[in-house]
Amino acid sequence: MKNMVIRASLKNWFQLFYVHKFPAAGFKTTADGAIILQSVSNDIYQNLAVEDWIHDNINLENMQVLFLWRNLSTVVIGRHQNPWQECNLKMMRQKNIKLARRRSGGGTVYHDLGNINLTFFTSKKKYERMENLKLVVKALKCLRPQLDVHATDRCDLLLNRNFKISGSAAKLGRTAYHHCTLLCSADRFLLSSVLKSPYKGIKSNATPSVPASVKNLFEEDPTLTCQIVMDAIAAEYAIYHQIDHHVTLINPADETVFPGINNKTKELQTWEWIYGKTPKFSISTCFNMVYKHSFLEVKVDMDVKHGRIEVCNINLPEEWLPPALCGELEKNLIGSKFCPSETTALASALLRSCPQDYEVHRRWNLFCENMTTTLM
Ligand SMILES: Nc1ncnc2c1ncn2[C@@H]1O[C@H](COP(=O)(O)OC(=O)CCCC[C@@H]2CCSS2)[C@@H](O)[C@H]1O
Repeated sequence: MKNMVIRASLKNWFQLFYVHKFPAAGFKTTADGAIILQSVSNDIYQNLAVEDWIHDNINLENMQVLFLWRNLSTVVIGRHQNPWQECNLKMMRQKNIKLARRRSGGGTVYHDLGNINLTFFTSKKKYERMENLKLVVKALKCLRPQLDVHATDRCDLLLNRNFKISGSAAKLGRTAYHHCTLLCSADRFLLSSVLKSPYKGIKSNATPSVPASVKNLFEEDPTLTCQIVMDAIAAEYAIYHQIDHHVTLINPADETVFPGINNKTKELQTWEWIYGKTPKFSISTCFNMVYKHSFLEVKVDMDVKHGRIEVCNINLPEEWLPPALCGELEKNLIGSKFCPSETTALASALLRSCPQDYEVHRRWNLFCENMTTTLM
C-alpha cells in the first residue's frame, strides 16, 4: 500500500516536472508551481546526486522545489576545502563516518539522522537565502513560540543568540539552490570531535570553516523531533507557496524517475572528487620515534596537488636507515595518492625488493608505520 502511494505520487511529481521541462508538449502549468520532496535514502552521495539532478534537469523558471533529506553519520566539506585540514579522517575511518564533498562552497558540517537538510531550488532570479531562512524561523516559532531563533548576516541560524543550529551554502549555476542544515538531535560530541584536524603544518588557499558553538533544538525542547520539525517546515512552505501540504517521497536510486542519477551518485563517491578536488597544499610535519632506547626525529615535507604527492622530502638520520632506501621512497611517493593505504603499499613493495637484512626491515617497518599513522 505504502509503495503504491509512493509510486503514484512520484508519477504525479515526474509529470509535473516534465510539464516544465518540455512545455512544448502542451501541458498547462500554474504561474508559480512548487513541490515538496523528501528523500527515502539516508545516503549522502545519493542525496547530493538528487540536488545535482534537479539542478541539471529541471527548468525552474516557473517552479520551486523544497527538498528535505537526512543522512547517516557524514562529514560534508565545501567544494573548495581541504579534508585533511577540516576533519579527523583517521577517527572517521574508525567510526565509519563518511566523507563527502558537496558542489556548493563554504565550510564543513557534520550530519547524522538528528540533522535535517533543506534544499531550496529556485530560478536565479528568485534565489533569496534570507527569505528561506525566515520561512524556517517562522515554522519553528509556529511550533514553539518561545524559541529564541534568528538568522545572522552570514545566514546561520542561532538559538539563544549564541548557539548555531543551522549553516547555509549555495550553488548558483544554470539555476540556483540554497541548502542548509538544522540540528535537531545530532551527536554533538561526535560533531565537535570529528571536526578537529590533527594536522598543524598545512599551508593552503582552501576555504577555511568558521567554527561555532552548536546546539540541538531538542536540548531546548525535548519534544522537538526531526519529524515534527520537518513537518512544520513543509507546512510553512506550503502556506507560502499556496500549495497543498503534501510531501512526495522520492527514491534517489530510481532511474525511471531520475534518468542518469546513478552515475551522478557514483561520481560523488570517487576519490578523485572527494580528495582529488582539494586545492593544492603543502604539509610540513615532524614525528618522533623511539627505537632501542634511543630517540629520533623525522621531518617530512610534501606538496600535494589534486590529492597526489607532487614533491616529497623525508629527513631522517643517515646512520639509521640507508639513505638510498629513503630516496627511493621519496621518488616512488611522487604521483601517489596522499593516503595511508597507498603509502603503506608503496613502502612494503620497496622493502620486498630490499636485501634481507633483519635490522633494516625492523627499522623500515617502524618508520613506515609512524609515517602513515601520523601523516595521513
Ligand atoms: N550540522 C550542522 N549544523 C550547523 N552547524 C554545524 C553543523 N555541523 C557543524 N556545524 C558548525 O558549523 C561550523 C562550520 O561553519 P561554516 O560557516 O564554516 O560552514 C557551514 O555552516 C556550511 C553549511 C553547509 C550546509 C550544507 C547543507 C546541505 S549539505 S551541507 C563547524 O565548524 C561547526 O562549528
